[in-house]
Amino acid sequence: MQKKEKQDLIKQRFYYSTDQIIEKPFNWKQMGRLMGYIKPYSKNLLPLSFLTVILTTIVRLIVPILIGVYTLDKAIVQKDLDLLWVLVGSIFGLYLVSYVANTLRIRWMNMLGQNVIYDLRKHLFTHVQSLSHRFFDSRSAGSILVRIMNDINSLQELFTSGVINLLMDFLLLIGVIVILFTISPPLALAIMIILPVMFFISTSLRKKIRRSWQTVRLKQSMLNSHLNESIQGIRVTQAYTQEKENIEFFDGINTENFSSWQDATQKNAVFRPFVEMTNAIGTAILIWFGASLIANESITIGEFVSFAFYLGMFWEPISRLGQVYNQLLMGMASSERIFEFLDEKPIVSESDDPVVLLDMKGDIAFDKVEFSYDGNRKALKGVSLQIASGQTVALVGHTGSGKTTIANLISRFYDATGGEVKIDGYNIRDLSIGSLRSQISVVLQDTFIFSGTIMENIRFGRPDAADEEVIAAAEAVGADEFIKDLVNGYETEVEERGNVLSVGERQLLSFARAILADPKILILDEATASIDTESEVKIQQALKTLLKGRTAIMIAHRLSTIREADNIIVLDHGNIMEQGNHEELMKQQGIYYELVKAQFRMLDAG
Ligand SMILES: Nc1ncnc2c1ncn2[C@@H]1O[C@H](COP(=O)(O)OP(=O)(O)OP(=O)(O)O)[C@@H](O)[C@H]1O
Repeated sequence: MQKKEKQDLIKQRFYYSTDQIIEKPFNWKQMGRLMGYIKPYSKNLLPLSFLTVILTTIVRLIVPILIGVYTLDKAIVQKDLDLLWVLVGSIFGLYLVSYVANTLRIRWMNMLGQNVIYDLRKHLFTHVQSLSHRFFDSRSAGSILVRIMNDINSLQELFTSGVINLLMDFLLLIGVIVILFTISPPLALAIMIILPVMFFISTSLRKKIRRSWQTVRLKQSMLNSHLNESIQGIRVTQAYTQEKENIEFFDGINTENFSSWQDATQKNAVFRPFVEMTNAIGTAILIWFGASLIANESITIGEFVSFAFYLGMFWEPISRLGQVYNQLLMGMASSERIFEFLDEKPIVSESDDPVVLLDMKGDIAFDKVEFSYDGNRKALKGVSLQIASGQTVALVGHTGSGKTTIANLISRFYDATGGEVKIDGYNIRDLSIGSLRSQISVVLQDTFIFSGTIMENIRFGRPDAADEEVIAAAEAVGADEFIKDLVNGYETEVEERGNVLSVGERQLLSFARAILADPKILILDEATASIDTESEVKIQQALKTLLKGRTAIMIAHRLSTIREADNIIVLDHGNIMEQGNHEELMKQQGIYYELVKAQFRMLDAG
């Protein structure tokens, strides 16, 4: 295979969707909303920063006049030593004020920016936590991470320097222009000839530079995505000996990243000399035209010197304004993405006057419940069922028949699209979500382990539980044995994806977590699927303890684990087909009977 074809094939395999839109046109409404985050600081940091900005600008505008017009023309030419000393003292004093104001300006501006970023990130994270499952169904963890980190970071510069520098540059520019025209209108007009050149630099060249930096960002985010996936999937990569392809692809984006950096830095390098060149042209005009003005006594030497100082200050804000403009456009794109998340409403929302069920009994009823994830395909088609408090009910059926969906509706991770789900006789929508979920525990097949110790992981659902209670919970489900064998026992550090624990051990840990939380309703979704037959005896024992005194819903493909259930509900394509206990369903010789027979045949063949 040709090298290029191979590269194309590899590229097709690794596809990363990145947020391609990096800049957006300026939008006042969005800017206003963004500025709303500055509001809490409008009584302290904001006015203080403004004050220092105004102070430093005023000092910068006064000093050249003192040096040129007063020191040169008055004190030196007229040999007025007293005035000279006053001037030296004043200039020194002004510089001192400027030094202090500048130090404070940088400190306060940074504090303001950091505070705004802190608030924005906190707001976004808090909001994302409240969003419903549907939001997470349609987005990768990576893309959410990018918004909370990268997009907010890209606003950081805008807030820490951009917005306030904008004011400073604006003030400076207006001040300088007014002074230049006051000192000598013809000289000021002559200098303004360079403005179009300057304008060209700040728009066209800056645009090119901005585009190159955007490419750099894009390449970097691809590199990040690939790195993330490579490390997470390293075991599969090695198992399928795909390391070479992986390295080749990495090499490809790494090279692209390198070239984009090179391109951006080269373009950036052109910018400065360009500014300096226009500066030089400006100075040439100043000397040539200024000298003739001095000769015909239109201006004094002091005025000429002051003019030269102000001219130096003229280019600086112009070139920086272009930079702030770039920051603004990038900030628009980032803030649009941030606001898109913030505007996302939790689909499952608290009722206006929620009923707080403090002591739930655990009666569950479904009345002609319909549900669709995508508004199109129905996952449940009019399901009606009753589960009495303390009963153990098993949900059985082929893959995709709707078992997990029933569990999702009981926890109110989604709302039914038709019919009613009731807990203890209340419509689930009228209950406070907090009181509902705090009395339901869900144990999944893939137990999520948070980074921390085993002790902390078991304690997750009840952070105030004492160590003894945690240990008692672990003992009750038979997890104690393996935990004690670990190097640091209950204090062993574990991490998601870190493989300190086997799948079965993780499962036992999640049982301990559930029993400690002491829920009224327990949902076990394929919780025993990854446990070997030998451990299953132990797990059955653990389950007995776990299920005592609670309403339990067990979802299991392995039918041996649910024989003892009070009621077995057989689902197919979102409909209830059969229900009854094991003996009753076996007698019926329907779907359940066929499923049991099929599993026996598999076991025999195995
Ligand atoms: N988040 C989702 N978004 C869209 N469709 C979904 C989602 N989750 C499940 N579905 C669809 O809803 C239907 C029922 O899924 P459900 O997870 O309830 O099945 P299940 O019986 O639990 O299957 P399994 O035994 O494989 O876990 C399936 O057709 C599935 O493709």
